[in-house]
Amino acid sequence: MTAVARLEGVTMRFRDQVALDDVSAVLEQDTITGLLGRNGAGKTTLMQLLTGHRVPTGGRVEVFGDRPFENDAVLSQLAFIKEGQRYPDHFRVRDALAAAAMLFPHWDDDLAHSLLRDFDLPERRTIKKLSRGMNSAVGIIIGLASRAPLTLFDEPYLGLDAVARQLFYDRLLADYAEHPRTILLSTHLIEEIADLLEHVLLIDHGRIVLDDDAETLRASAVTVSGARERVDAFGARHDVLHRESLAGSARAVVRLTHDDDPGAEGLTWEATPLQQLVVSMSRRNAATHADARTDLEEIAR
Ligand SMILES: Nc1ncnc2c1ncn2[C@@H]1O[C@H](COP(=O)(O)OP(=O)(O)OP(=O)(O)O)[C@@H](O)[C@H]1O
Repeated sequence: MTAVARLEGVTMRFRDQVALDDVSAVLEQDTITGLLGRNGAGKTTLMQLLTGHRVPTGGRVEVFGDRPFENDAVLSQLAFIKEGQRYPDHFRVRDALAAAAMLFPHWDDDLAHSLLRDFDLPERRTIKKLSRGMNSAVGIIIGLASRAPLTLFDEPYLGLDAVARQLFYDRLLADYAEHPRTILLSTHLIEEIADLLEHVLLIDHGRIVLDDDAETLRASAVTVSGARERVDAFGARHDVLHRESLAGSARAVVRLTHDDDPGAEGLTWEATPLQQLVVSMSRRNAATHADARTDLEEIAR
């Protein structure tokens, strides 16, 4: 696999706020990666670094083998779609598409116009008169029709209804199948996009806590349930992300590290949906984070 983008020991500080803390990650060519994490985890900051909107406080960011900041050769290969994109006041939908056509070397005008029809967008209407969801649709159309070798969607669908979101996923997958490229997509609607993802990056408090391909995750994250002692015995040999018990029985979300079979140990088990896995990992990380903060406060006293 070829790396399209690489972060090595990247730290991003805003005064005393550490938004990214020693982050290392790679985006592989022609892969759809989900960038997941709670509010304030650092997702937008990571995308801003990849797209040259910011320079890291420490570490190295490389995109297409070079630093992205003020680097036209790199930036011409990127599309960064984010919520609340601003346009000049007089811009109509068609003006935004015309500007994008000039900006993106791989722009496909036919695709843009077929998406305009799909999303039912009036191309002569000024953008400031569009509804919030329609405004998001403009960004999505530009992101897809740009066919940029690296396309980043940062929570691109504020206000988009469920039908339009499904349209986005369907058109993204269809176009990606014909024109593979590297896509990084941040979202809180995890279950909706779970099947789209080939790779998952989960970020929490500025650190990567999960960096795995989606197939591996689907196979390794399971929820086991059964008699409490059996669940606990099984959990003692595994990475337990979350556990709850009721009377004599228990359930635990675990990562299987080897070829074992919870069924053979008298437990029932099912695959853990990605959203549940993300919630469990984020909760566990939050608890570790809180413990570390308490330790530091005690040292400071
Ligand atoms: N310009 C800035 N000045 C100060 N702090 C900032 C700045 N930009 C981001 N931060 C802080 O960095 C952290 C990460 O923010 P970021 O926007 O990257 O999170 P996010 O994961 O995109 O969140 P959300 O899902 O809510 O959009 C937050 O604590 C945020 O307050």
